[in-house]
Amino acid sequence: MGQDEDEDEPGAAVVCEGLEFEFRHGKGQSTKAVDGVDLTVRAGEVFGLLGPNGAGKTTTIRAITTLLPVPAGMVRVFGHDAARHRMQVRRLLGYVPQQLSADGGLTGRENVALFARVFDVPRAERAARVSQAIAAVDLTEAADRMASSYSGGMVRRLELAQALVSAPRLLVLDEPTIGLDPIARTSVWDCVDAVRKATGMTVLVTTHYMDEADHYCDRIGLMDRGRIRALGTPAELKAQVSAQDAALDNPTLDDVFRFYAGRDLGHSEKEGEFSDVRRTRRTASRVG
Ligand SMILES: Nc1ncnc2c1ncn2[C@@H]1O[C@H](COP(=O)(O)OP(=O)(O)OP(=O)(O)O)[C@@H](O)[C@H]1O
Repeated sequence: MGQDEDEDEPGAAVVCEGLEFEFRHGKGQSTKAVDGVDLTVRAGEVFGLLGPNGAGKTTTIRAITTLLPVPAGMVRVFGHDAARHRMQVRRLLGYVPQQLSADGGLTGRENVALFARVFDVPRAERAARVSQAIAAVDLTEAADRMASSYSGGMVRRLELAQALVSAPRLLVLDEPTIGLDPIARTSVWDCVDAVRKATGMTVLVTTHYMDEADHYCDRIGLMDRGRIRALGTPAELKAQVSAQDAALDNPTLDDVFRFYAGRDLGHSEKEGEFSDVRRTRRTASRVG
């Protein structure tokens, strides 16, 4: 299982090989959330992981960010095995989870400074790096206000600044625009895009918004029931689908999604309803 670390595709930011993860619920019950994912995210690209609720996207991301224990050989980040070199991997990445990661009782600047300390940004550089990260997400004017006064879009940009302050080579975003209005969604993506262009950072993102995936992702992996079902650029995926189904002339990414996942996005399976409720609550707590 697994290649040697120096055998990865040159320029690979993330390599998953036969990635599996099973949650055990006790009483002999378990859920195989990820069931053999093979995936390469190339350095410098924006890679979108799409799929219906419960497909295994967050579990895959948590394995890549070393938050779930997986055996050696299954995940490498810039050549470092996530199981054997956890701290090296952590130093290379910035992660914005689905859950709220900013503290409403601190100012925006204090929140980012906290992350700078946790991620060992050298003390002498800290203040400048915090200000840079805040400027990159267009929060300079609001930086000294309590985060509890921020709108949902501002909180999301603050969380981006927290992840960017350590100058990550890989930025991992789990549904970064969920629950935001269209203008706030665009401003989150604009910030990511600007930093990426300036630094060459790689972005791995999950989203349920097909228009965003189509517009911002260089390549997409479509996940369903723990596996990657299709992989390619948005144009390649659309072309594959129209070649396989003559009725789908000029398909959208939504059509691609339905073709591979076999059901509508976000309105499927029993997990769908619970996830939707959870998300709505998270969003409400952000803006509340
Ligand atoms: N902590 C956990 N304990 C038990 N089962 C879990 C846990 N987290 C996820 N699962 C299960 O693993 C499967 C994959 O979940 P995961 O959150 O990775 O999917 P997802 O594609 O990110 O879904 P969503 O789009 O709803 O966020 C689901 O069946 C889910 O119920």
